[in-house]
Amino acid sequence: MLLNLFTTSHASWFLNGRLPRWQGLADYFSLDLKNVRIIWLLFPARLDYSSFSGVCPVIRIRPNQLHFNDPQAFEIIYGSSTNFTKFSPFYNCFHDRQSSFGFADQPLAQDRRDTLSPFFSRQNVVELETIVHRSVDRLTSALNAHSGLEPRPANIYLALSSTALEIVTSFCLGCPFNALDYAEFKHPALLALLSSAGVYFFLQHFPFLIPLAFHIPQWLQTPEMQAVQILFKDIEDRVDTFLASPSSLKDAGHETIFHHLINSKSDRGIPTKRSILDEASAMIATGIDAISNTCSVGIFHVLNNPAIRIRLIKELEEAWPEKSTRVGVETLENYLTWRTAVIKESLRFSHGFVSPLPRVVQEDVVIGKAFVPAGTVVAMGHSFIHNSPEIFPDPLSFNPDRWLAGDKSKALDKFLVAFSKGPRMCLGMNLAWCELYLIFGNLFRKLDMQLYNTTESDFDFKAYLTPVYADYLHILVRN
Ligand code: HEM
Repeated sequence: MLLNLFTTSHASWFLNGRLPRWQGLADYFSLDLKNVRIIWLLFPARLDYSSFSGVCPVIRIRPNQLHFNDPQAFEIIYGSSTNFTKFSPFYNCFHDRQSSFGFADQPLAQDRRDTLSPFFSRQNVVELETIVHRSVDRLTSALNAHSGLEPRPANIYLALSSTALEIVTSFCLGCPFNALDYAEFKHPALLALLSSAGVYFFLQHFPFLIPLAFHIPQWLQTPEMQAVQILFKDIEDRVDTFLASPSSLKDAGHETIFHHLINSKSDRGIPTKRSILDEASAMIATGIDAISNTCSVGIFHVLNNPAIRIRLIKELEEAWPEKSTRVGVETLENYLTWRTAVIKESLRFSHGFVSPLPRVVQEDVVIGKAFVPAGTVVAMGHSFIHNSPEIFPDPLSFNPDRWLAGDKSKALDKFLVAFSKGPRMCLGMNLAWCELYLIFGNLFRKLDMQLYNTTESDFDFKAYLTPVYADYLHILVRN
């Protein structure tokens, strides 16, 4: 709404030229977000494609920052041949600067990626998939416990977030955090992690508060904050043990990121303790929200659309006749085309990360038709691709069939950018797909779910790093 207001031609007249000249960017259409920063903070806007459409493909939002709405620009900014770097002032607030996610310096980021890629390879994920199965089985049982003669509504968004937290802590860190055991999926640490989305964005605008925010004295901490501290203290103790005695890694049950970091063959040597802890923190930060959002959005649309639901359940029953057995991710992947289409559509609808991810241009370049001088910060939100009517006709309708139209659909795959692209694309993508397959498969094969007091408007979101929905998805589980 706010963006719509400011992107009309009147707004153009009002705002153009008010930003100081900055190395040749003065001619671009300007939207000085600094001037609306307070409003933006109080009411984070939904990034709506229509806000930009028909206005212009590039908008200057700060003296040295451009936002694009052009699929070609997306490829140049994030694609495989980019040498643009992450813009630190945006990422520093997440307090994991020395991690795969947080490194702005590209050689450091690449080095960390080389170290961790074997752990996140498809082969390794398939080998360790029983870890994911264990949590998905626990999720199914916990939801089943809500059924009975008088079923109790379950907050499935919190249930999915608890599952994603369990998986990331057990799979990546080897110290399972049993969030699913908590009543109504309300583990205090989980609630604190979920409610921190807005705090990070606040800190981006007031970076001098970052050290304070991460070192609040214990007597000022809420029980939720203390629960997060306990989680990270456990991780730190584990890292201390491994660093003091690397041979203890072999007693860890299965490989984790710590094995790859502490046994790193990198010329840069073993990462510091700070960097290992930042990496663990980055895993938790990146591994929860996008999973629970994708599943929540998908489950809502399937339950809200009987035709999609019937087709999904029929396909699952045919590929998986005996539901009490475990079916592996490779079977689910190979034989369930409709379900894959449902997941792709859920990823498109939930966008992965929704905040435009800023990159710094290293040398003068032309992006789309725009000349962009070195040092400029450029970005483009995933939603501008996912909601483009030219790429995805009728983009606001949940239509898995769009992914099943032969060659035409294959060509669409490159526009599914929920995991981003190029050198900084999602490192955990194989793990994410494994989680999505097993969660969608098990829930729809084993549970008879229906929506409870949840409508499409509950999926209006605040555009933080990932979308944050206004209310949560509730379901009833029938016997
Ligand atoms: C549906 C699920 C997921 C989606 C849609 C998703 C999406 C993304 C996106 C868009 C980025 C790029 C961020 C940026 O450019 O700043 C990213 C980065 C990352 N993701 Fe994921 N992610 C998902 C799940 C996971 C999981 C389960 C993990 C592992 C626990 C993970 C680990 C990472 C890491 C480490 C990075 C940083 C990579 C880098 O900057 O080089 N993600 N993810």
